[in-house]
Amino acid sequence: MKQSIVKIENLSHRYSRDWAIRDINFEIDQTGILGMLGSNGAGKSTTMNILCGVLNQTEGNVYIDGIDIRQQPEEAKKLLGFLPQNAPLYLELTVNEYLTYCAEIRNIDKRNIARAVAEVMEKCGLTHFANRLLRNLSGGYRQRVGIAQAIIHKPKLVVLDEPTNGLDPNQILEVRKLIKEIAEERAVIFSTHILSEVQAICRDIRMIENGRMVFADTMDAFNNYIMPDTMLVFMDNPPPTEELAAIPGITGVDPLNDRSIRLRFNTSPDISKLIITMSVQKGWELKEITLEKGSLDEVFAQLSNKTSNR
Ligand SMILES: Nc1ncnc2c1ncn2[C@@H]1O[C@H](COP(=O)(O)OP(=O)(O)OP(=O)(O)O)[C@@H](O)[C@H]1O
Repeated sequence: MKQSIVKIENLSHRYSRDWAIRDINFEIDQTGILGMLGSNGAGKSTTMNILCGVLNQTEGNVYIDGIDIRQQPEEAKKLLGFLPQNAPLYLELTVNEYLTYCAEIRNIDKRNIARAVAEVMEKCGLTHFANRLLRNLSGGYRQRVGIAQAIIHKPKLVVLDEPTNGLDPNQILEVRKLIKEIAEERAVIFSTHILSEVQAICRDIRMIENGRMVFADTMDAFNNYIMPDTMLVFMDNPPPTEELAAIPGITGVDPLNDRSIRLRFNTSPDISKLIITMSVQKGWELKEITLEKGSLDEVFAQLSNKTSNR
């Protein structure tokens, strides 16, 4: 089996008195996108900054492709590219000048710099803007430049902290497409507090809350986890509660008022189709049916409880 590109063991950090992260463990495959999800202040940036060698951890170990980042920071950093939350762009430089500068500080051989810059501009769709000042680029293109600087030295691991923050919907789609392409040949860690971002492009998910890892699995497993298990129905002529409770798969019936009822179920959400059919057959006059997916806050709360109960 190939060695993991990232291995984090019992990672904990405190800035002063309180722990910002506590006992984080995970490993990452050599390619693909891992989503790091957590609400504001959960501990994502702390974890990323330690992972990228910007911050020294209080406890625990981080290995990049088997290299301990604390023991051999220079070697480990050669293998990774980082786009921090606020990318350090020099707005008075052109795209070409800025990426050339980034190539130099990444110690790319002088003879290869022009080619590396041309290649990365091509990959990130920046060639047309080579001579444009960064200050005159849109937010989406600035973000592309931020991503370009993170991959110019062809690292095995790219860490992107909230890369789609502040972009409009079209720009978000374009940046997502670029990230997917980048992840075909390397590992990408994508940090965000927006669940739908992770659902859109990540194969695996790690969820941090209050400094602790509360979920670590595939995106498919996560989607199953947050599958809805209640629906809200609105009927002009609802049947007696017992009749609804007798439907196979319905595990609870909570009338909210004369016409609104919350139904709990333990089968697939497709049970809503059965309710619609029955309503037509039996004249319940169903007007509205809504599956109630847990909000991210609820999912966090549920997962946190699960973890602390373990
Ligand atoms: N330099 C610092 N000094 C003291 N405490 C800090 C510092 N940076 C972060 N913290 C605290 O550590 C905890 C984790 O913060 P962190 O920035 O890692 O979270 P985050 O998940 O990245 O949130 P956000 O998305 O808002 O950046 C928070 O309680 C935060 O207040």
